[in-house]
Amino acid sequence: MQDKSGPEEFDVVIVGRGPVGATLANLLGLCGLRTLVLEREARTYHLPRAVHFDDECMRVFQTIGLADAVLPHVILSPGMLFLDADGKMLLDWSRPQTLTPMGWNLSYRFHQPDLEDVLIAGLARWPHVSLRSRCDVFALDQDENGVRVRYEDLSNGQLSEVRASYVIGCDGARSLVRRVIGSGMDDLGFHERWLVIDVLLKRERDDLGDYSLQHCDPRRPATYVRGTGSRRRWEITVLPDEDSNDVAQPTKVWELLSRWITPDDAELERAAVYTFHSIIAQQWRNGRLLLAGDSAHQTPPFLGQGMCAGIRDAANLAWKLASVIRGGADASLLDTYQSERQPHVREFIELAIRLGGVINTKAIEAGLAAGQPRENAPVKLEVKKPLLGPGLVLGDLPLAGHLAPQFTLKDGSRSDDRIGYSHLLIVESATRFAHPRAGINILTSDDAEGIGPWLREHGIAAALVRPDRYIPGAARNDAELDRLIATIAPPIHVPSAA
Ligand SMILES: O=C(O)/C=C/c1cccc(O)c1
Repeated sequence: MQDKSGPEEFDVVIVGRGPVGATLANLLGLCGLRTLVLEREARTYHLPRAVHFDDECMRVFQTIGLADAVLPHVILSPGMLFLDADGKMLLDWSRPQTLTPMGWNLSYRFHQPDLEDVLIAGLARWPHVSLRSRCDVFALDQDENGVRVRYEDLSNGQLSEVRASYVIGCDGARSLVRRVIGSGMDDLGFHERWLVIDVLLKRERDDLGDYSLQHCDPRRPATYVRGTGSRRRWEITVLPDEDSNDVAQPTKVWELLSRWITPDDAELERAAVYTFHSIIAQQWRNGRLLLAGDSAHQTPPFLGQGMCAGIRDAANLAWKLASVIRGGADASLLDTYQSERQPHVREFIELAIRLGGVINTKAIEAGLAAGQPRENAPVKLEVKKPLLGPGLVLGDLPLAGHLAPQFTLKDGSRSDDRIGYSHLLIVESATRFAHPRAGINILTSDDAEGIGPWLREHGIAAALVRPDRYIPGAARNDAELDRLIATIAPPIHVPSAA
């Protein structure tokens, strides 16, 4: 709608209301930014897509006050096993069933429409955040003051425009925003067709198990993932001479599934061929336009990290947008978004490609280089989270680019809930390290029993934690602490959503 006073104005327009766009909108809502989400589709896409997220994502959902609403829709994942064509275990990627330092479990399975519904319902808490569905953005024109966003309301064909200080493209693999930015793509070399089959069990099949399975059979590599409720997924390689339409026909699908399941046990919910890509946009920002999620990067699914990367983008970007739009930080702060996130996501994609090599078995030796195979024993796989790339991180300081742990405070609450989406200084004692640049939340060893031991374990006197829970660096002395504090002008203060 446009009245005589000109187009409506927003701090941020988000194009796309998938899990990344909706998470970003919740974070911006928390930061108090006037945010409009424009989504082409009428409602949540009802079929499964992403099925796995990790502890770091759950921590972001905690930050936006939605972890309790998400929890009923997830199951814990015990991990993934890689089996050769004879069923012998090659790689064991079990996940501990205890809480990680993030304060959550390492690995969750979910049904994407359930998560999207929770995230979208969460937007109603922010009066300054609006969602407009069936609105198809067709033009973005930026000038020095903002971006003119034009869109068509597909329900009635009306054309509208709004203005925004920034536009974020969470608009997926075929992103319009990426096209307007004019970004090329870095190709990491993996492009394979896989048939993705989702079934709904008609009766219990406990024998299928809770582990995800990678069937490393060179004749026809396949993945099995246990979903929530009665949902089960298989992903099966499409052979070079096969036609994508033919392999997705029910008769062929049941033939391919026959070694695991038959129509007596389950009904097909969806079978479609997807080409899994490994690509990263070269340019994530052009002035007031930025990319997040699949518009910026796409990964083969073997690590279950595709959506996680997008949620990390949102957590990295939202506080920087708030700092620039509300806190008076220079817009160049937004350049640290790509420089920090791109190497991080690249490392995950490269590992996913190496695992794809294991699944294809052709490159099994290379894949097993992830660990030392012992005679007749599976290799234990442990996936370490990459570090943030260069940006605000002071690489010469301890813990730079690592995630900070979440502490249980002496009153039983959790540190993220106390701190909100804000900067935090963790110190042994507030008196020694109370910093003249006041306004930063401080936690000391008086607040949580874990803090003193954690500082001593890392040989540090203080650690700075950003709103996205990453540590730009830790300090061994006052001079290092001064350097750290200087990186965060102005600190952002966003209370807890919990
Ligand atoms: O880690 C898990 O439990 C599942 C990961 C996953 C999900 C979807 C497709 C895959 O190849 C792996």
